[in-house]
Amino acid sequence: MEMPEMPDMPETPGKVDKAGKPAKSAASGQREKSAQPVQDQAPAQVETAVRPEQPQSQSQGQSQSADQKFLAAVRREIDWVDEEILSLLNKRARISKRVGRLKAGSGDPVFKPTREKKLLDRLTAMNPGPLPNEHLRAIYREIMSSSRSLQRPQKIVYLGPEGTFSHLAAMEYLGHSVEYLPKANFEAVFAAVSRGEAELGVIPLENSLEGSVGQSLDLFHRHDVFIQAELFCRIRHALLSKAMRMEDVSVVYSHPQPLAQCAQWLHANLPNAALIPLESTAAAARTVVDKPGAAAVGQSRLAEMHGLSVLASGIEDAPDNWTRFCIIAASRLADGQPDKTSILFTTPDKPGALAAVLATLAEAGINMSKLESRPLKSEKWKYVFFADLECDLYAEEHKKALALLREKCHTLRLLGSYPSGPKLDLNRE
Ligand SMILES: C=C(O[C@@H]1C=C(C(=O)O)C=C[C@H]1O)C(=O)O
Repeated sequence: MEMPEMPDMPETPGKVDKAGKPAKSAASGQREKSAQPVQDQAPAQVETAVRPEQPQSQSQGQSQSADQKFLAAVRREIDWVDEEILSLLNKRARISKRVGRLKAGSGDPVFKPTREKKLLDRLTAMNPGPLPNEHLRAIYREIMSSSRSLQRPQKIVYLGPEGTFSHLAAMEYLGHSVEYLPKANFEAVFAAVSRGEAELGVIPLENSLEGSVGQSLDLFHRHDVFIQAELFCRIRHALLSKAMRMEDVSVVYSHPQPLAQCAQWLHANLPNAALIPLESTAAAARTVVDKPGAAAVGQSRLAEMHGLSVLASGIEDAPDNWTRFCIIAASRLADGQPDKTSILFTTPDKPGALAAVLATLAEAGINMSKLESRPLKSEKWKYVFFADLECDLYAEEHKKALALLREKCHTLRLLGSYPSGPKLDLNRE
């Protein structure tokens, strides 16, 4: 077994001056051998460079060339900053690989969503701007994506084909440096994760307008997988087609959920079009590629992927339309301080059985943010409950409550604790 290396001492936070530049360049001393520096030293007057005043007597040509010189100086400044960033990114990557070797030695998983959330919260809290926090988070999601895959190549499964909301949500949250594998249905996503074919899977759990995705909840009952993270995505729909005008559209394809979410708009704008359900929005986009009189309802990025035009966008009937996705894995997250736990339970068949479970939670001061009953497929008119609790039910402080819950429930399965998820907008270009 490889001995874990200790982190280098110099890889500690460097001092920065008021302008945010390293007091003693952290980057210049540690440049990657392959990187060709544009300049070794910061250009004079970096960031504080002031545009020179143009004397009244200068001709237009002269002032243009002064502008050009100034622009060139500002660009040199950007080049220098990029070199610093490159060097620091590589420094971070080296440290992360070291973390990866330590994890491999201890069998620790690579993905640590509580650590990632803490890191993003810490950086956004100390961000002086003008970089907006939303940009900072997006940049860091990609940095962490690269970091995870440097530690160990990661496979993520989702309901395909490419371009489904699950795929876009996964890329938004887990970044572009991991490998994504499409699966034909939710069952295959769960199976790939529980068999260890993929490290993580992404599945939709519920929509703010249409409610729970029953199939996803049911699959938790049949597969031994755990929720490690969640995310909320704003869902907007567009009408995509090879046709250039709405008048030429006589049939609309999509998944039943988007067709339902856009029903009023479709009725008002395409009253005579036939609405045809397909297995996904991405499959609908693929279908209309060689059907000039057809359109698909889906995310506008599907237009670029399939060479379609966007005939209309924002066509969902209620604009505040969100879907909650979760990241599933074969083991539970045992790290940090997750703030939510999902459970599946059945109750004994007697009066007050469900009330006793709820009372146990209430007495332990645990807030329940969701409770849903699903038919227990093995026995008709029997139900299994899916609940979200706002606590880490595995924590020592809830040991007594957990023991009591086990007593009150007929069966109880903990589906994992995880950090409460971010709200992401899939429509960022
Ligand atoms: C670096 C680590 O591994 C992963 C990558 C992270 C990062 O790049 O900051 C953070 C958490 C993990 O998902 C870690 O566990 O600290």
